[in-house]
Amino acid sequence: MDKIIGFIGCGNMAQAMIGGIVDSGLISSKNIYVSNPIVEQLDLVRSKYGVNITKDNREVAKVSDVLIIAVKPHICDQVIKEISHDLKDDVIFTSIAAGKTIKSLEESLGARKLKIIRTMPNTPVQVGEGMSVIANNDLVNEDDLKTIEELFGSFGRVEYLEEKFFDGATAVSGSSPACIYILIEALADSAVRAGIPRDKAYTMVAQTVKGTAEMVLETGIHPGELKDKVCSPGGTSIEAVAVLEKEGFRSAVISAIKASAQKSKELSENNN
Ligand SMILES: NC(=O)C1=CN([C@@H]2O[C@H](COP(=O)(O)OP(=O)(O)OC[C@H]3O[C@@H](n4cnc5c(N)ncnc54)[C@H](OP(=O)(O)O)[C@@H]3O)[C@@H](O)[C@H]2O)C=CC1
Ligand SMILES: O=C(O)[C@@H]1CCC=N1
Repeated sequence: MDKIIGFIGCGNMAQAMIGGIVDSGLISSKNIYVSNPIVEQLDLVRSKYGVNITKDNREVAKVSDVLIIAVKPHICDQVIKEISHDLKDDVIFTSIAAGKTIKSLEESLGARKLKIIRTMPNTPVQVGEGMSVIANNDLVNEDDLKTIEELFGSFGRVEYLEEKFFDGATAVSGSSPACIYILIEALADSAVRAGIPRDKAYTMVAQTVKGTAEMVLETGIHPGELKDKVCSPGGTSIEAVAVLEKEGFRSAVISAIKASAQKSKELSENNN
């Protein structure tokens, strides 16, 4: 792709996205620009991926065809005001900030009427297996959507979703990797308890989680039916299922995601 991609903020999520984009080969690292106040993070992405770095957000804003705001939600407004006059007229202005609505981004941009993409990716973008949900304002055209789809598609799957669903999407695909890692840790601890060496435990568990997810994506079979196929009558799996149901596993997951979506809603109310 022959576009300049800029990142404002070089934290966990920007680093994951830069890694995903560069590894995919879609964009040359010399076409990626990143700004951040702390130079250590910048040095890290330059040495790892060969991207252009600067402490000056405005420098990134001036050159970017797609500008990605990757700072914490409460900092967005001040950063947008700082760079708004430097942005190109036809920039695709993209935010990954949780809870930051398109309307509030438009307000922060003031007189600048720009194409806006609101997206919620997740950290697995770093290994090309991300999930990004996307919404846009009316100024975004078909070609822009193709650009965004290609960019975000370079490191995982892309789904367009009406913006009213973003609190749920933020919880389900943005935040839920944290829950899956806890599940992986718990399964690995159980393997260690059963005497399996820890390094082998992580491999066994992670591959099992990956394969299980692939089964859902590739077969399209309902997860309940796939679960039934694992549980031999009177066998080992149904014993595990019975304990999870008794301990309220489903209910705990549903409550966790509800709390996460609620927090996204609160961020919207406080930062917009
Ligand atoms: N982590 C995740 O899984 C996901 C995060 N997001 C969203 O991505 C955004 C970033 O999150 P995350 O990467 O986790 O957070 P981080 O804190 O890791 O990254 C934010 C980065 O922004 C930098 N920063 C702070 N102030 C400025 C400024 N004025 N100008 C430029 N850069 C600045 C920070 O530097 P310093 O450390 O020096 O303050 C830091 O490097 C958030 O809005 C979050 O909602 C979205 C999807 C998933
Ligand atoms: O925890 C957070 O707020 C960010 C947004 C989604 C994932 N991480």
